[in-house]
Amino acid sequence: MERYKFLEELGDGTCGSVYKAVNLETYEVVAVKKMKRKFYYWEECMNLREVKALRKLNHPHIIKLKEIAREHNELFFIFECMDHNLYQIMKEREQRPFSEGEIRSFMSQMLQGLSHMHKNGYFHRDLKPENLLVTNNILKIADFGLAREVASMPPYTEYVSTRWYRAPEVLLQSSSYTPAVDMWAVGAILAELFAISPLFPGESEIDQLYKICSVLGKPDWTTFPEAKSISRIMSISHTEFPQTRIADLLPNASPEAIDLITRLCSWDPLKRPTADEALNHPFFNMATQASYPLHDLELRLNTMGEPEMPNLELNLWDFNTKQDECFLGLTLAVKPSAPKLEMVCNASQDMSENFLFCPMVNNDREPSVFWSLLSPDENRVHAPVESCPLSLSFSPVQQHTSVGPPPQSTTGFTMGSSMQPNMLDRPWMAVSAPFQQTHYL
Ligand SMILES: Nc1ncnc2c1ncn2[C@@H]1O[C@H](COP(=O)(O)OP(=O)(O)OP(=O)(O)O)[C@@H](O)[C@H]1O
Repeated sequence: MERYKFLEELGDGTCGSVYKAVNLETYEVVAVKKMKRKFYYWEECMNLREVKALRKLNHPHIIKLKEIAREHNELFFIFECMDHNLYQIMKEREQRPFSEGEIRSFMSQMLQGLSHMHKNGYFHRDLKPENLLVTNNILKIADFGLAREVASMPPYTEYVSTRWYRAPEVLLQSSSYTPAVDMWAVGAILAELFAISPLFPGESEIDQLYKICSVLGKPDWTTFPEAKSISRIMSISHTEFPQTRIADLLPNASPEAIDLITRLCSWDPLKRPTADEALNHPFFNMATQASYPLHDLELRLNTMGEPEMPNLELNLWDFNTKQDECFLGLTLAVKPSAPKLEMVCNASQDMSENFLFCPMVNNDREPSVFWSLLSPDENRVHAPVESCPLSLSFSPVQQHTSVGPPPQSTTGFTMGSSMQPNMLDRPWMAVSAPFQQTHYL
């Protein structure tokens, strides 16, 4: 570990303390999780759930474990370093709630990571905002300390996941449960992003069940044939609950969002959508149906740059996971001075592009330009397209002084190292995508 210089503590959890550190050979900044218990043998380390799961799971929305080191019977995990966790971001946003577009982006990323995890035979069991790490709006699932293999045999021993996100079957001590416990947590986190406060903030396990009943009503107890905590069932069965609907708790959420939360937070684990089903819920297609103010979009214009050499920040993300609708949306904010909405189509030999110029609708800010990119291979993207940061460099525009996209020859993309392999593998071209334009308008 002498290769690493520890800088500051990033977090202190049950199993380990996490520090920001720099690799003195490569100058790479990493997060080092120093486990609290001692490890006397390598076999013990390699058998840890966190290690087993993370070695198998390689996905842009799952935190990357770079290295494991054991020194003086102490175990260190070296992870890619992220800037914040979602809990910290929510705390900062108490006065300025997230837009539905921002929530959709976080949720879509979380569900993509979760879908990969579940398909690879793991479930997380401790999803909570603190375990969702975020850098530049890119979200990654972390803390696989409680991850379990789906194929592992029940009965599962009781485990201590964070109470507020704990599924009812776990609270009722069911001896077998499934990846649906993660989907419950997804529902609770989705609601929390709207309210900036937890949906079910139980103060004890029984209070947790009371809090759930006061929103969902009492369950059909036959849903939990394996529940061992009969005393909890009895206690709840004999209590009357004034009911508050989810829609009343989240007045700023769309009907689609409320519907998704309601499905995810179903008493019956079998009724909860899977991660893939959730990604196909209308909540994630709303961009095609509704008009949104531009502040809903993932636009960033760094005005710190020189006027003629603007710094641009670019966001790529997918809008749908259905193969035939999947494409990348590339949003680019520049500062043309178009006074009002105007569309310019620019076609070249191998590339056709639609550029859309939109003035900011709600304020006097400068208009922006949007590109839509689509995979050239028959409009199909085979691997899931992931959100990924790109860096973009722009040369000064020669012939476009007032409005219009910079000419091809003057635009240069620098794909960052975090670019996904599926994107690097093939060329990209911009094509007309009416779907996306509807979104922006
Ligand atoms: N790769 C990382 N980059 C930046 N911060 C991180 C990273 N990994 C963890 N952290 C920070 O450290 C905190 C604790 O990390 P982690 O959840 O892995 O520890 P833990 O001991 O397993 O926690 P828990 O008590 O939730 O089980 C996280 O909430 C996060 O704020």
